[in-house]
Amino acid sequence: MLDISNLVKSYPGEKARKGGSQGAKVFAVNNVNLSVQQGEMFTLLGPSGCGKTTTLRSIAGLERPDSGRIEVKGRTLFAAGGKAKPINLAANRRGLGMVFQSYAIWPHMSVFDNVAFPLQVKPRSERLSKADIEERVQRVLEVMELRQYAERQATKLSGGQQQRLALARALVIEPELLLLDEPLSNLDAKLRESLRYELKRLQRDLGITSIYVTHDQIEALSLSSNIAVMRAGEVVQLGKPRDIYENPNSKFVAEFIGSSNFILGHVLSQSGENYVVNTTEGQLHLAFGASVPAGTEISVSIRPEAIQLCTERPADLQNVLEGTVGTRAFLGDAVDHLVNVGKLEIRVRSLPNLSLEAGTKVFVKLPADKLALVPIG
Ligand SMILES: Nc1ncnc2c1ncn2[C@@H]1O[C@H](COP(=O)(O)OP(=O)(O)OP(=O)(O)O)[C@@H](O)[C@H]1O
Repeated sequence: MLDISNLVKSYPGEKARKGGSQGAKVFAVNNVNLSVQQGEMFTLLGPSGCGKTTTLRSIAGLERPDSGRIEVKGRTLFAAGGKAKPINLAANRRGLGMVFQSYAIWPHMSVFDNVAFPLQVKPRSERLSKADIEERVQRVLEVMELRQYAERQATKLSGGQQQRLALARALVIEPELLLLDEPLSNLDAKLRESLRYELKRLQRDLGITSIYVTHDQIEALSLSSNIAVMRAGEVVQLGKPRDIYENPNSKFVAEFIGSSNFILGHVLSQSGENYVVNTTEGQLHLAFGASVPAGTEISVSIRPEAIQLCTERPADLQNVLEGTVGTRAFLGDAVDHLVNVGKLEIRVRSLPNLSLEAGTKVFVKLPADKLALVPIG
């Protein structure tokens, strides 16, 4: 549905911006390739400054990329040119809906007028009749559960309602693609969670294709059909939320999405998907999809909630490490224990019915199918 190829967007370096000679350019987006299918909720996830917003603004037509190509349903929105004539469709001709972090609703207008406005300013040839506009606006207000507020001034809505209004205004033009830039980040935690579910429901019911920008991993994991993790202008991993969570391809991804334990070692042997890794704390057996040759220095990673914590020595001692509880933290729906194993500190997340005092001798079991191999560094 959306195809982005070799997208590059740079900004002049600091010196050049201050009027000096050209400093090193900042590559906000550095050769990004993405393909989004019809009906997907596709998320760009990454830390501040990784280029998510610049990618989204390039799709929207609010930034002019240096090079690359952007197509929606085979329609070229941007093409840098080369031998052919460059194409750069104006933002208002791209037929895209956009919702930003700041709701950007029109304060002096009623809820109804806010939603009707994008239809009223369409070019004359595409404009709907007054009755059709009325009908379309009411339908969108209904979906966003705002119908009862239609005549109210937009600023007299709560934060969550204002954000729903911003969504209604983006949806009313029935966009081919909906671009969402951190639309929930201004809301408090509770509202954010409820709107997250609402967005998911809406996206599924209406079958809208959306690109969602966020630095919030929970939002990304819970909402997305696919996630592109970005770092320094590049996509470093792309996949389904569960795949990325369970098989991060780098320490950066493992640490950015949730927390992980890392144990240094080198690959002792490999037989198909079965590995034996010699680590600082003894041998670990694991199953891993990608091929890593024997001898490679590597980190074994495991999520805190994938580890089993036992006070009795398990019968099967494969992948069992012995340690002592250092610290515990009650998190409401879970308890974290930091367990000292040799020189390592291993974080284990358990259900709240397991709560062990500091100093307790424990065994940590690392299930072979929950261990992943990630490059060092
Ligand atoms: N107009 C600009 N002029 C110069 N540099 C810019 C400009 N806009 C963005 N950048 C730089 O490009 C890089 C990517 O910025 P971008 O806003 O795309 O990141 P982001 O991942 O969306 O971050 P955030 O989550 O903080 O919004 C950053 O280093 C940023 O400082």
